[in-house]
Amino acid sequence: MAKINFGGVEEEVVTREEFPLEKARETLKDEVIAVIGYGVQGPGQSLNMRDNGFNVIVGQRKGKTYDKAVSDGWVSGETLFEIEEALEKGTIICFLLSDAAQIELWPTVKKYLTPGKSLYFSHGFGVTYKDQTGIVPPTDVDVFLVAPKGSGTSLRRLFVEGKGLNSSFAIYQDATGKAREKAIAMGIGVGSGYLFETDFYKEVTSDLTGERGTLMGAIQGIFAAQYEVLRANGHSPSEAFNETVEELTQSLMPLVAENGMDWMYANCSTTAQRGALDWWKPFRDATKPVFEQLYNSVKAGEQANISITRNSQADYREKLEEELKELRESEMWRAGSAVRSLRPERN
Ligand SMILES: NC(=O)C1=CN([C@@H]2O[C@H](COP(=O)(O)OP(=O)(O)OC[C@H]3O[C@@H](n4cnc5c(N)ncnc54)[C@H](O)[C@@H]3O)[C@@H](O)[C@H]2O)C=CC1
Ligand SMILES: CC(=O)[C@](C)(O)C(=O)O
Ligand SMILES: [Mg+2]
Ligand SMILES: [Mg+2]
Repeated sequence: MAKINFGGVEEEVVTREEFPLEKARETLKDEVIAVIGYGVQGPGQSLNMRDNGFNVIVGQRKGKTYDKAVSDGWVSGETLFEIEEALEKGTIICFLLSDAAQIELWPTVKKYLTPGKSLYFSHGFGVTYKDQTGIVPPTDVDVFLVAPKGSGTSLRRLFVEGKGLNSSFAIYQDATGKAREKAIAMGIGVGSGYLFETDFYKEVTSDLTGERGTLMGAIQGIFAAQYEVLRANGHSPSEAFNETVEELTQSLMPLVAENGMDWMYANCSTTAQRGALDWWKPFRDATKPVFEQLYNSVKAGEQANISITRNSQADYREKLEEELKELRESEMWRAGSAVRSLRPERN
């Protein structure tokens, strides 16, 4: 582990220098890594591991997604199987179904978790909320997680570009004495940048907070609020969208990603800097109670409950699609679609 100073706090993390790919390959050379589920994380993780030289197979039920796996180069009967067959062949079972679907498949997965095998997650959800999910792994298997901090789509894209998303890792159960080594090797294998250690509970509570908060929920809320105020005051959709979203994603966030917030500020006008420095604290103070409410709701298990209940309903896909459609068809995001179509590189 490398000791790194994160803003004055020292943390032990795993970097690719001290745990290189060759070591990860060596650690897992006798394992058959079975990626169960080919939704968003499934493709990203399995393709990265395959390209990194690991022994990977995919288990996916027949249908459109199975066909997608075929078009990604997985071969039926060789590296691509129905779920149960993959569960039987795999020694490291990567449980990458949606968290709600994991509940339904768990009794099947459990059957194939014979002593010495490993159970791998990318979320602390199933095990942490075991009272609701029923996911209680047998005691004679290793159980660990690697949670890439981002979409499986980006995990793959960044890998192809020679970059990497950071991931957390955690050990829930070490039956063989090798769980930790295996978890880290998997983290390197899926193409992580650096790896930081957590536990299942902390992973799930931070992740549920982040995605409901700044990463997805809060950002859409803030976009909508500003867009609505601009529109109500007579600004055109072009002006409102550019001033709310397009400038952020195209110009300013890449600068934040590159060198931090002060660097982004420093590349804006002194007028903008004056205003941003005056206004960020009122925005923090206004939203902090909402973040506290959110975190408490996560901690109380309410967010997990909602997720399980809603995503286990027979018509959840249609309901979800309706809500996504509402976003897509809002004026702001329709304006966004028009704005994107005018980007020079699209012509
Ligand atoms: N989506 C992402 O980028 C991220 C996901 N995660 C975690 O990774 C895990 C997998 O998530 P996603 O990739 O989003 O999953 P997903 O929602 O894309 O679903 C994955 C697969 O589940 C299959 N499936 C659904 N219901 C099924 C059932 N009843 N029986 C058999 N197969 C079924 C689908 O065919 C699909 O291939 C979850 O634990 C999630 O929290 C973690 C980080 C990011
Ligand atoms: C992409 C990711 O890490 C999320 C937002 O937590 C998720 O998709 O669950
Ligand atoms: Mg998540
Ligand atoms: Mg996440």
